[in-house]
Amino acid sequence: MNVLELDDVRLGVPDRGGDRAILRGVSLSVAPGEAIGLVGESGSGKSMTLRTVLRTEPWGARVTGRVMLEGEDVRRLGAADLRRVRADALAMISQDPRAALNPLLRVSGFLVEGLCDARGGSRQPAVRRARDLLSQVGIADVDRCMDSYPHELSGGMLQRVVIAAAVASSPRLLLADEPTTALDVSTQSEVMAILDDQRREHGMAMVFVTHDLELASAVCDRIAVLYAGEIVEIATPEQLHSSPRHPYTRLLLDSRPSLTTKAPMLPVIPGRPIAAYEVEDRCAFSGRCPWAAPQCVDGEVPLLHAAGRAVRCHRSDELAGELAHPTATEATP
Ligand SMILES: Nc1ncnc2c1ncn2[C@@H]1O[C@H](COP(=O)(O)OP(=O)(O)OP(=O)(O)O)[C@@H](O)[C@H]1O
Repeated sequence: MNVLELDDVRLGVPDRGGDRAILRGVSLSVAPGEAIGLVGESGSGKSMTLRTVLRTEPWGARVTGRVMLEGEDVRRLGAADLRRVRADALAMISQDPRAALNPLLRVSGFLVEGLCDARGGSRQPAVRRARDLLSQVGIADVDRCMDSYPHELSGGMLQRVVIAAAVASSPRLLLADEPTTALDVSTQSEVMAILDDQRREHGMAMVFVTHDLELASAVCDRIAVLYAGEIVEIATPEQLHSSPRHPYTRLLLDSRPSLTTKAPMLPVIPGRPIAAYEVEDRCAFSGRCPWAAPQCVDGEVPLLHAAGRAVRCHRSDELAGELAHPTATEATP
């Protein structure tokens, strides 16, 4: 059984008497222990997808579709069951570790309180377990860390504490929303390595939100590309890099700066990203797509999701067959 299955998840927020679309039918499955990367431009709906799993979407949002976590539809759970699922099956790591910790509690208080809440039992074993978790995430001076308040620790140390707290209850699914974005580059790679290590050691599945396609390729088994509130392509990193199916993915890959060749100008995808609510009857990417044709109607975009219930961009075969594809400048509509 999959740990997580999203089936045609749509989310709209109230706007002037109607609904403003944010997610337009997201379908995704995550197998036990599998890591899925969720990439896409700002505003494409990556975080909102995670929020439908946690049930922390904005107040008044209307969500349809199914969000199955270990066979239970989290959208239908009552308060007590939702608390149980959040404590037991799920963990979340966000961009800003400071937001996850109580500034008035020392690290020991934060971890021990969480462990006692989740597992019950007395304080002493929880303290031992907290110390153990901190050394597992590479904290050298465990005593000092346990005694510190959040403001006394660096962002990298704090993110390690958050990872320790996240794995403490051995959840089956980790939702990681840009967990290293707020850190400097060398700390980023240390924290990412620890997260990846811990995930593998505890056999957790992960949905990893990032803007960084290379990072997603390094740590994920599959990558889902989101555009305007919809997954346009899901593939393994190898497939994605060697034969991207969706024009957006292809242009995204073409836009990466090269470390070895100096380009006079960085390639860009022409036009601007559109929001989910702006999508009309045409394919959401057609306004920016150099291969767009009149028949690119909405609903015919490629969806290669695990369930196999898929259509794919009818342009993709032609795309794959093209010897030379337009550069970003040639592509300007
Ligand atoms: N509380 C809210 N109420 C209404 N709309 C919201 C709210 N939070 C986010 N949105 C809108 O939902 C859309 C998707 O937001 P989301 O945060 O999921 O994007 P994202 O892909 O995670 O972007 P980023 O990479 O910048 O974090 C955006 O258009 C955003 O403006």
